[in-house]
Amino acid sequence: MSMEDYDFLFKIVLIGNAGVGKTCLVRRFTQGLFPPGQGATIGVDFMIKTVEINGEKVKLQIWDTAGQERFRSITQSYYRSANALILTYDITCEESFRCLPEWLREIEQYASNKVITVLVGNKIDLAERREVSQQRAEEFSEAQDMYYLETSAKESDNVEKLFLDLACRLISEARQNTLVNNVASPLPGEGKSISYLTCCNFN
Ligand SMILES: Nc1nc2c(ncn2[C@@H]2O[C@H](COP(=O)(O)OP(=O)(O)OP(=O)(O)O)[C@@H](O)[C@H]2O)c(=O)[nH]1
Repeated sequence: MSMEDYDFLFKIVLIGNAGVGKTCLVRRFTQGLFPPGQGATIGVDFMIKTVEINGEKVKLQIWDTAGQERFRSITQSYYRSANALILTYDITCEESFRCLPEWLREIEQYASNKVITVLVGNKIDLAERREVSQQRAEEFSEAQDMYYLETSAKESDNVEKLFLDLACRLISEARQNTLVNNVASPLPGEGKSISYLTCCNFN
């Protein structure tokens, strides 16, 4: 695929506490696998995946940031040009949920005010260890005007839905011309193309 061979290019950045499963979500979506013994992300990593939505090629540049505090100054610099942020916590880890207001302050400070933020509660395959109820998370996301979705990178639950619904949402925002106008230039490393025909199903 040549560099121009897409209709939309969006930059999506995953943020959230260390160990909540950001890398696993990205790997599941871009490579279809759940990596065993995933080490902590150092700084920032990225992958590209091109998807087809209603006949249009959408290139998603997905940036996976380190959750550890010591990388915060590096990861913050990636917020500004993000079209969307996936703020992730772990439903089995109360602490990762309690840190969300802190992450929202980071977003307010460093991201564009046009950014679309999705709240993701990951690891729903560990239902017996759940510490944060769905209702509590929904109330929080509603109050903050964010979409909310629960996922399992391990079982592949809602992972495609997360990225594809987000892509649909970004297309519709782009059409209304309300997007940040500084999507990063294309980078090598295409993922596989997949088709997705239904759209925008967050609610
Ligand atoms: N059961 C279960 N475990 C998961 C899931 N997603 C991630 N994990 C596990 O959680 C641990 C952390 O996953 P990572 O993807 O490395 O977490 P991260 O948020 O990228 O962590 P940092 O890179 O340190 O910010 C790993 O042991 C994963 O195997 C999931 O959906 N279910």
